[in-house]
Amino acid sequence: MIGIGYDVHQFAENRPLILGGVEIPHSHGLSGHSDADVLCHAIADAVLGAMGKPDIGYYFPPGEDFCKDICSLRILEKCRDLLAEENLKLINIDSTLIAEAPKVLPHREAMRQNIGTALGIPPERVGIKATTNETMGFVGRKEGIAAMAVAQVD
Ligand SMILES: Nc1ccn([C@@H]2O[C@H](COP(=O)(O)O)[C@@H](O)[C@H]2O)c(=O)n1
Ligand SMILES: C[C@@]1(CO)OP(=O)(O)OP(=O)(O)OC[C@H]1O
Repeated sequence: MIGIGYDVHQFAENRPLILGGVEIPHSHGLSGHSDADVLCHAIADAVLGAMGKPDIGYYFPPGEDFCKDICSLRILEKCRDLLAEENLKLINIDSTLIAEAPKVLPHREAMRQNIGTALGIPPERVGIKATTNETMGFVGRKEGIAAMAVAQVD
């Protein structure tokens, strides 16, 4: 079974930029009720989708106190628990970050490590790619970052 996930968060001042559980030095972070880790959110929805489960907001409702500033790696750990409950195996995930800035590829290995550990799969099975939006649209105007992901579950 496969699943797809997509998420977007807006840039904000005075917020850390957390992607794949890695704090990346940048002038702006992302706004959100959680730590706004757009990559982990897209991956969580892909894994949940592959399991035929409801989306991230079902398990981590926006606005709930327990979700305030939550580290989104905890969300991936919840996905790992759900996989175990259903006796399902996560084969791999692949993802793309769409961001005009900053460059994220220098942080790829650290992100793969964090995400793999949280999901219980080797980092080699965590695909992370990045692209700019060639200055077009909200990403191109540096208003935010988008992420998309797919997951395969057996
Ligand atoms: N936020 C980003 C965007 C891109 N990269 C890397 O740069 C390459 C070229 O991106 P283009 O959008 O100009 O094609 C891309 O393949 C990534 O390796 C990045 O690290 N961070
Ligand atoms: C995890 C949650 C919890 O509020 O994070 P948010 O920062 O609100 O991010 P979003 O991707 O808009 O929705 C997912 C939410 O469930």
